Amino acid sequence: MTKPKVLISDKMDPKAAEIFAANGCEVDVKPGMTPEELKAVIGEYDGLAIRSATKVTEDILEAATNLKVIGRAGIGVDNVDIPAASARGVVVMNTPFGNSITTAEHAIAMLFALARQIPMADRETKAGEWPKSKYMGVELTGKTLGLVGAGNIGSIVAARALGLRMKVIAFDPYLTADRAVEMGVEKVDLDTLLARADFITLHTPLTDETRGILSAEALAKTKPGVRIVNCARGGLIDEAALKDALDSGQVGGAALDVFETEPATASPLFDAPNFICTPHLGASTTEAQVNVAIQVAEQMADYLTTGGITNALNVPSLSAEEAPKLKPYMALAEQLGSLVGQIATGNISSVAIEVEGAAAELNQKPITAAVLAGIMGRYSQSVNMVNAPYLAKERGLEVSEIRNQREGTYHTLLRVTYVAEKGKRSVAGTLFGSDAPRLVELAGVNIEAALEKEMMYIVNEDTPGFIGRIGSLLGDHGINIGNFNLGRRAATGEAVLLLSVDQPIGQDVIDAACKLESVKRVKGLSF
Ligand SMILES: NC(=O)c1ccc[n+]([C@@H]2O[C@H](COP(=O)([O-])OP(=O)(O)OC[C@H]3O[C@@H](n4cnc5c(N)ncnc54)[C@H](O)[C@@H]3O)[C@@H](O)[C@H]2O)c1
Ligand SMILES: O=C(O)CC[C@@H](O)C(=O)O
Repeated sequence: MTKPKVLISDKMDPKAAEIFAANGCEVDVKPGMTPEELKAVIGEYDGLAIRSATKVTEDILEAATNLKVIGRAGIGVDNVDIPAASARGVVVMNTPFGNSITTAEHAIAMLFALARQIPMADRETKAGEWPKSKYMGVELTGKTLGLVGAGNIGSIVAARALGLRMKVIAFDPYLTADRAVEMGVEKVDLDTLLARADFITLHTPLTDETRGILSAEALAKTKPGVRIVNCARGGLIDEAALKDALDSGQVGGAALDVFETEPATASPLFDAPNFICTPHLGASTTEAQVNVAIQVAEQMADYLTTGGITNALNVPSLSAEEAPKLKPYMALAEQLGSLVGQIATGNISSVAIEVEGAAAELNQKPITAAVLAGIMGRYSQSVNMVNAPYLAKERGLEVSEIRNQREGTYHTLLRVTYVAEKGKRSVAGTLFGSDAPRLVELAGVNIEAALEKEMMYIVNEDTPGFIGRIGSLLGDHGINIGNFNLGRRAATGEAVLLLSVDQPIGQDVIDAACKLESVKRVKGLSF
């Protein structure tokens, strides 16, 4: 088996390359490529491991014909076009906790640096100015810290600030009252935070809701002389408005690790009073970089070699414990989806995915994604679990999930009910011996069949001698039958025949079979 190939395109701790190699991947380390250079080589790779420098644009993804996974050694994925990756079936993962402590510590360092103007005093002292009377600081003790965003990093900053005897208030619409109590912070609205905070630190992702959360209007509502720290994302603060507020003294100091445009090699803020900055160093400690490098390499290698999915942002995650249990169900789900995609006539408008018995104990999201991958295969060759839900949505397919704990005839069952041109139909399958997928229901008829590579599907009126006639027809066309599976609604009623055959069924065979007496429908199927 050829080894999956991974490219590390940003500066990353060497542990990442070691882990890829130890886990069965071939790895190239090429930091600092231009977008053109990356585009020229990306087609060779199954995995791309990045930090923040590599921009994974739609243009790069178009050239990434083999790419299966992008791994971000860090948290923010704003340098990856996730919708474009999803549409191409590429999993995007990050490492959500590996650099949280380090980044929180950077925010605390910025708070102290602002409170005591350490960078300015350092610079002038080294210039021989001895500015002892110029710099008068403030204590953090007893001051109010306003956190905007109280997730992983915000909550660590809160704990450290409480240790410094600050009072902590937080604005985060998704923070529950219980969690606020647990963190020891007071949950407030944004205007209250702006009015009360002596220091503000930002810890949210950059989204449509948070972009410019500290706008000119918001800055005007702050306590005069407030000091602001942003170690989250550039774009959360309106930089032009911040410059004005620093110049006017409305904001008493600001420390930015992140900028609207990076690298920020020039900015009007550089000349503003009490402004300090670092070049996106929030995650830059040895400990954090080792953590994220190890984690991203383990996650990506796991996905490329076993299909295990952890910390993915565009596909349901599968834990190491769940992955082996779900694997046979996903195979069954994809087969049933593919069967639906092949036998449904016309557009499929809705699909209901039902798990029953033992299957109802499992995480249903990956099963649904696998059914959709099977169904959407009727429209495109390059469908997988990642892009199938997007394609389904794009085509207006209504998807619902049903979970049925009680066991029916089978101890575990997966049923896919769809509505297409001919109305509502369903197919169902189970697992034999815990991992062998078996079809047990087709178009409302009980049948028992393994879905094999090439098959022929026939719906006919059950009449004597029919099986002989179909056997002769296939024999005349030189087609060998592997397995023969028959189901019928009632004696002499409608019957369904599923034959596994040794070669694909051509149109000539389908046309000849359609001419046989009592045949209603014939299709060649491939799995
Ligand atoms: N400077 C760096 O090097 C560096 C390093 C790591 C992380 N980061 C950035 O720090 C930020 C926070 O990371 P995290 O791990 O704590 O993320 P997180 O997802 O754990 O927390 C984000 C918090 O923001 C809250 N939030 C979302 N929308 C909000 C809104 N409109 N108003 C207020 N709060 C809102 C969420 O509820 C959540 O609690 C991210 O932007 C991340 O990219 C920067
Ligand atoms: O990789 C880095 O140095 C920055 C990481 C940081 O911005 C993140 O979002 O994790």
